[in-house]
Amino acid sequence: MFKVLKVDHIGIAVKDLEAAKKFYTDVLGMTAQGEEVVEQQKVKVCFIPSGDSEVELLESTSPDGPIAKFIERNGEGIQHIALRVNNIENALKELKEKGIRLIDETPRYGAGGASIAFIHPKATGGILLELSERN
Ligand SMILES: C[C@H](C(=O)O)C(=O)SCCNC(=O)CCNC(=O)[C@H](O)C(C)(C)COP(=O)(O)OP(=O)(O)OC[C@H]1O[C@@H](n2cnc3c(N)ncnc32)[C@H](O)[C@@H]1OP(=O)(O)O
Ligand SMILES: [Co+2]
Repeated sequence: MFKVLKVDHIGIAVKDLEAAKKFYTDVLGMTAQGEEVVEQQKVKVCFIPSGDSEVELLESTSPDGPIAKFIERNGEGIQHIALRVNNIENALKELKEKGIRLIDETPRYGAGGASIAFIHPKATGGILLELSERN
């Protein structure tokens, strides 16, 4: 069994992380946390907490990364929504048994040491959904 606990973060694809961050900090008065490069995802991320959830700004570190491709195709904007789950292994096992189209059948490294996995947008009604388990 698994349980979706909350919206963990909203992933926003940006061309320039520093510039985008300024809107949330200088204009909205939010506090940005440190940046982290997640090699496997070819991305540099910055989390900006907002209550129980976070904004995640994502800048591509490579022209062939998923964020670069998304921006090329759609421009900057919301690229994914992450749901916090209590047990990502069980979640993936159950979704697979239900025939849900998964991008990741096993969890991968996520920012801040989370275990993450993506569900294909075709299976969710058009949203790239990230499942995230944080210890
Ligand atoms: C590390 C950090 C963390 O939180 O820890 C992260 O979040 S990393 C976040 C960055 N990493 C990721 O996003 C990894 C998972 N993403 C992926 O594997 C890929 O981006 C993908 C499979 C969703 C799409 O790959 P792609 O662009 O090559 O595929 P296509 O361009 O052919 O798109 C296939 C179909 O999905 C749609 N599509 C593509 N991307 C998205 C999206 N972000 N949201 C909703 N729909 C989408 C396209 O419009 C197309 O629909 P149609 O056929 O109707 O035109
Ligand atoms: Co994310």
